[in-house]
Amino acid sequence: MEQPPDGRRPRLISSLAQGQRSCEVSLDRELGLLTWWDAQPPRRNFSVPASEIIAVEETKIDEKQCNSGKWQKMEKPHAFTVYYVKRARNYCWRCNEETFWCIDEQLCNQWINSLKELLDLQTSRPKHLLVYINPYGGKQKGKRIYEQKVAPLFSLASISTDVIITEHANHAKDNLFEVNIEKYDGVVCVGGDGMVSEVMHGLIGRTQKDSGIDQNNPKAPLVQCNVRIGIIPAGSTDCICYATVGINDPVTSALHIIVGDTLPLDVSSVHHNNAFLKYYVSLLGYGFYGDVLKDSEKKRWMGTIRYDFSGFKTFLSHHYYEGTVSYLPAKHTLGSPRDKKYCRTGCCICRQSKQQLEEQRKKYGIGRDEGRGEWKVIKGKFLAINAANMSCACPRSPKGLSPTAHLADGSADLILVRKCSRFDFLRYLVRHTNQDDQFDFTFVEVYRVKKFQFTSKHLEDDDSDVKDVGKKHFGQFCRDHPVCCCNLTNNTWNCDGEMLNSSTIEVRVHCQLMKLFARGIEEKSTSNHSPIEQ
Ligand SMILES: Nc1ncnc2c1ncn2[C@@H]1O[C@H](COP(=O)(O)OP(=O)(O)OP(=O)(O)O)[C@@H](O)[C@H]1O
Ligand SMILES: CCCCCCCCCCCCC/C=C/[C@@H](O)[C@H](CO)NC(=O)CCCCC
Ligand SMILES: [Ca+2]
Repeated sequence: MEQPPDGRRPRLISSLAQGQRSCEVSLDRELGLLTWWDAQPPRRNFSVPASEIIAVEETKIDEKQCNSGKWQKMEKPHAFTVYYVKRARNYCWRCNEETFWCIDEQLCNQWINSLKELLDLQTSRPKHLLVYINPYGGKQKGKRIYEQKVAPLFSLASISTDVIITEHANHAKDNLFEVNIEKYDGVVCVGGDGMVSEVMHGLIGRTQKDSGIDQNNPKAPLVQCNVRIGIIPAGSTDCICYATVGINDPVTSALHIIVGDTLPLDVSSVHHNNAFLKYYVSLLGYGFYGDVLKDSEKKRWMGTIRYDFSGFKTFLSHHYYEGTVSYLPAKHTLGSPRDKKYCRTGCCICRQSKQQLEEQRKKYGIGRDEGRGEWKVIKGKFLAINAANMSCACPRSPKGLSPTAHLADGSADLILVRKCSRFDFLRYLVRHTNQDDQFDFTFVEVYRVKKFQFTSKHLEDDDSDVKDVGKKHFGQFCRDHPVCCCNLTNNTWNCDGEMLNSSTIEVRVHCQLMKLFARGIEEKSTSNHSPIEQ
């Protein structure tokens, strides 16, 4: 054992073997770094931080392994295996393993114990999880995905679980109001965005109820929910997972849960006439995305291609909607929707924006801080009104609806697509799938906002409450529209893939209201193949 002169914890260094190859292995307990390198050329050098070690286990060596090469002449070797995160392509993580052999049993135990001690220091890792599986989400493979890909990893990492297979919609949400949540270090949902939404409503709703906060009050200061949510993607879009991890891969998500990653996330609330409707974290869409959802819900039997079918049908229908959008610009954030500052792991725009909001809160007081600023009003005919709380990247659109939207900056990107020709709308949609700028059109506008409202033209005259809010902020508006030819039957918002049937709504972004077991999308340079070969 190497004893550092300055009183730091000693470094464990041993000559071990990896099968037939001799290697040097070092554990720097101060830095929390496991390193090994070949004793002979080519002397490759690998290192894994303790934060990315999944487990360490004693390994039984069978006769066949033992009777080969140099081990033949020696006493029965002892071995331990280290399981750790290996980064593959496209933000994908895998569980890799490396087995180290030694002739001395005591030395082998010393290594196992030292590594286990280091793992015990990883305090943000969950030990006990509550898991909800939607057996009908996506391609209906949730149960199989969990059993075959996730449960073995949780067991390897000594995570215990209580698993509930949902029996109906809202099962998970309702259950979260009843369970003893203190027992768990997090809640995992296996399914798509709809399942994430259910679990989020259960956890946020429960937190507000326990804190005596009335969710129906659109101005209520909501209490942050500290129970982390893990998402095992098994849905049709899996946008929330894809936009927070970089990929919709169950093993990658399971590993982020195991290592105890934490990602705060903005949540927006949707109200109508002082009644709470829903929360959302990815997309709130009216017009095109609302209509796609409404049509696709009738075609769930088609599976995941229902969205392609309904997308095509809705595109052909080319409906537009007339109304008034009013919004409060997000002045607290340093970013803007058309800069190239992408939200990445440890994002400084999210950190600074949150700080700004806290300072405003201290200066003006809770409740008085958020409504400050000048409301803007836009009237028009829109093919789509999209409010993206995050990029909304997903396999269908790898950069998303708003590529530089931030996950935790207390703002959403409000995208207005005005009435245009079918051809132009198609050009706009196609840009969601390639590298071209989808905001570079005369009929597309995008604003980073803290709050917004939408009033459908047909309801402005009748809907007194929202009209009053509007009058208070902007004076009388929208009395003189021309003859409207918009679609009267559809008034559906797509709220994280769930239908909301109220065209007139008020929306407010709550900065970092909830937390995920994720770390955001890593910068490309760090997403190389680990263990890091030096
Ligand atoms: N056992 C169940 N039976 C019927 N519906 C369920 C059940 N469990 C959950 N649900 C509901 O199914 C809906 C859709 O599920 P989910 O989001 O998992 O899949 P998806 O819609 O295919 O994927 P995505 O949301 O990613 O497009 C959710 O709104 C959820 O409330
Ligand atoms: C000819 C090429 C045209 C290509 C157009 C592709 C545009 C794809 C953009 C996809 C954006 C998804 C935004 C995320 C929304 C989720 O909250 C929601 C729930 O899972 N999914 C959908 O509504 C599913 C929405 C699916 C829409 C098709
Ligand atoms: Ca945001």
